[in-house]
Amino acid sequence: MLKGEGPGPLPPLLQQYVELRDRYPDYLLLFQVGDFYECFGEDAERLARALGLALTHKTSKDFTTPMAGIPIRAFDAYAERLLKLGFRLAIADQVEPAEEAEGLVRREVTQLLTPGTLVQEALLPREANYLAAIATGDGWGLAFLDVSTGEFKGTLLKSKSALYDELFRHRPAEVLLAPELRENPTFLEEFQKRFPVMLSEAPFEPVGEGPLALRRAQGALLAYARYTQGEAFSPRPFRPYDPGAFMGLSEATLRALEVFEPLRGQDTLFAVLDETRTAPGRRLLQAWLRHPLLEVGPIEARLDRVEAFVRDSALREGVRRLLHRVSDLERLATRLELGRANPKDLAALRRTLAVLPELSALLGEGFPLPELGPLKEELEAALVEDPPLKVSEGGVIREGYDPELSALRRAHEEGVAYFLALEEQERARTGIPTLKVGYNAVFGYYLEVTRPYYDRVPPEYKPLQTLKDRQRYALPEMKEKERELYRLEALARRREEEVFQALKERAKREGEALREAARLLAELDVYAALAEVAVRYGYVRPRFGERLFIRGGRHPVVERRTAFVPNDLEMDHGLVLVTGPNMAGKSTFLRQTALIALLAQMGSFVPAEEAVLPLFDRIFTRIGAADDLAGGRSTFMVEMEEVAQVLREATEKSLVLLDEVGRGTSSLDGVAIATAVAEALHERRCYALFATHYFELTALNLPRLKNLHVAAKEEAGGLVFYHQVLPGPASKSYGVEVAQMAGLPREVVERARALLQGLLARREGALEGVLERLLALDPDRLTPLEALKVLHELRALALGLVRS
Ligand SMILES: Nc1ncnc2c1ncn2[C@@H]1O[C@H](COP(=O)(O)OP(=O)(O)OP(=O)(O)O)[C@@H](O)[C@H]1O
Repeated sequence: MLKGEGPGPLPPLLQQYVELRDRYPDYLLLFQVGDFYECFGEDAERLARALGLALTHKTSKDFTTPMAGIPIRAFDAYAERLLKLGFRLAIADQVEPAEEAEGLVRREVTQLLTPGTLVQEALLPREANYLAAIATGDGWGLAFLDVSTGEFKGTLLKSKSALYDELFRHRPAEVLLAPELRENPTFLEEFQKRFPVMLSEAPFEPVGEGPLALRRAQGALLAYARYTQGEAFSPRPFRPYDPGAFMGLSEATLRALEVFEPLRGQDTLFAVLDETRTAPGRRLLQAWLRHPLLEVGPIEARLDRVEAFVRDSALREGVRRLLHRVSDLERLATRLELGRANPKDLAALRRTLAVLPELSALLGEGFPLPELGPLKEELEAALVEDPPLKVSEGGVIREGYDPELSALRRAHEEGVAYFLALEEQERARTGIPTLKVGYNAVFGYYLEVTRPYYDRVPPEYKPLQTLKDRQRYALPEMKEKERELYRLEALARRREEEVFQALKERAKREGEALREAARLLAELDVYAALAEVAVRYGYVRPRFGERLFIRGGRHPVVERRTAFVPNDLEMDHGLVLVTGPNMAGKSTFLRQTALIALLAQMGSFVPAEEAVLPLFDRIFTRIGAADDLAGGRSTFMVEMEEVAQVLREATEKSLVLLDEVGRGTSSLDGVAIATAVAEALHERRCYALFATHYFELTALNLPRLKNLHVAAKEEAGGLVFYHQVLPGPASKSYGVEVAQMAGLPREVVERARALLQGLLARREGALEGVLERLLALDPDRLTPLEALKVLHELRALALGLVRS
């Protein structure tokens, strides 16, 4: 049914619309009518509301319905907005020229667009664009497909938290949930809070090999991709991967370290590193950041490449300049495989292939790129300099490339020449000096005579049209010539399409080599970018060893916006306690250590004067108040869950950052928890950095514990921060001073200072009481009963001490 009014049946155009629309119930059907994509009825109202468009009405003799549309030339911009707003789009195009149609123009759905299955360059983000599928069974099966590049991979995860971490690393644009998850309201609610992405449906029929949950996820991705891209769609071979083969980075860690997303609108690590010049390079850099390596061999191999570019500035600059001219071969290869490449794509391919030999010449034998010379030459011979977007516009194939096309074009030109000559010829023959040959869409070619010469019109002129002061005529042979011209035009267009099709096939045959070239170009781009960053900001090549040693380490992001004080850190398996006033730079120090480790293991130089690092299997972080208000857990609850995970899963090779654990509860519970956690971490023999305000911790007597503090000094004007990390614990917490600097009212600061002094005095008094009582004892003379009594007494004193 279509919303509308009127007694009559639906007019044929609307019937065709409803038929197509009903085939895609989850999609918004955009229906081509000439230069517009239109919606009718309820969908017109939705479209108008979503985009703020004017709603009009389509009215025929006895039926009227709401109508709204978008101009086709502005399609990309509108489509992007609609996809962001959560629409899936079905595009129904006119599939025959209106002139050739008998009756209603034929229309078909030529494209289905959803956020996770895009291949249209204009609509895609420059990042990888993943569609994900999740199924359960013998674990959590998680598979990813990037339709735009054909990348297809997946893994089986043991826990839901591992699933969330892996999803967060990839940030899919659209997710397919298996029925058992989709129909579980608790899961669904939790999932949508964490990942507010489009959820779509697909059959979860298992395909491929491996665990059932993973096969089902794979099957769903394939089914959905084939539904949206056509049955011919086939991705790259499925690649099972093991997240355990890479450094573990949880969602909390990626967030806390601001790798991809800033916490408070500042820059990210990725933004600092992204000196890539191509989209595939950018995607690869992201993939490396998401998946730092665990083995020294491959890491050193990457570092060697980066170093070569660091050492040779001319090479680096030359390569980066050439990369500017390279287009996104990876996505281009996919569009070729899907048969969706347009003339501009092939021109971009030609330009990119022309760069390859230049790059090879620069790089020498160390970095062999595929040749692809013959394809380049073919494209150069076949394509005009700047082809239009669509073959149907004509003028894509270079003159002289295809003899048949040339012959058709020649014949067409002759036909046109006949009409050009006709004017002269007929003027001479009839003696009408103002006679003209004209053309319009209704009558085609005509001869036009103005009123003063009507009497000279010869009898064989067939009248077509009478205007105020002129008449239009045709000669019988003109109609024949005209039909011939149309025929030649259609033939030439068809031939041009055939030639273009063959050219695409030719390019498609090189698919594998193109993908190989794409992969190498992306790597080259990343190496050159990392080298550029290293040179620009003064990074060094890291080395790997058991003991951690960083001299002059810096925070790569913070140093971009402030004059930064470099700091050293030396540690082994064990616990480093970092104390110091608020704002001194404890968090920054912790984070920079993790960022340096992450950079090193992805194969990058690091912001330091010297760095020797263990190979970490995982970075755990418990930093800052990452309140989970949406998830309904309190700050303290989130904190404790994260700490629990660290204690469960940290190994001797893990780097653990804990920032002020225990803060979210009463100070007594807080100290107790922090102490117990510190002891347990120490026991794990991981590499743990623990920033805290609890001085009690600095007195812990543990063999592998080391105290550091961030220096600050009280001066007349207030507290001065040096941001310098020094050995030993801090002497004082300066909480009240920082509060004062933050602008707390003077009377409140004074009151706090007085209270603090009182508390300290009481604490000292109580301590003295305990000591006195203890020293006065002679344990050898106490009866068991007396001893018990003294114990109770001491405990009461001690309780007073902790509570003060
Ligand atoms: N090494 C450094 N050189 C220069 N500025 C720094 C340095 N370290 C930190 N800062 C600056 O000092 C400010 C406070 O740093 P940070 O948040 O690390 O302090 P903190 O000790 O963890 O504070 P709190 O205990 O309140 O969380 C930051 O804004 C940062 O820009």
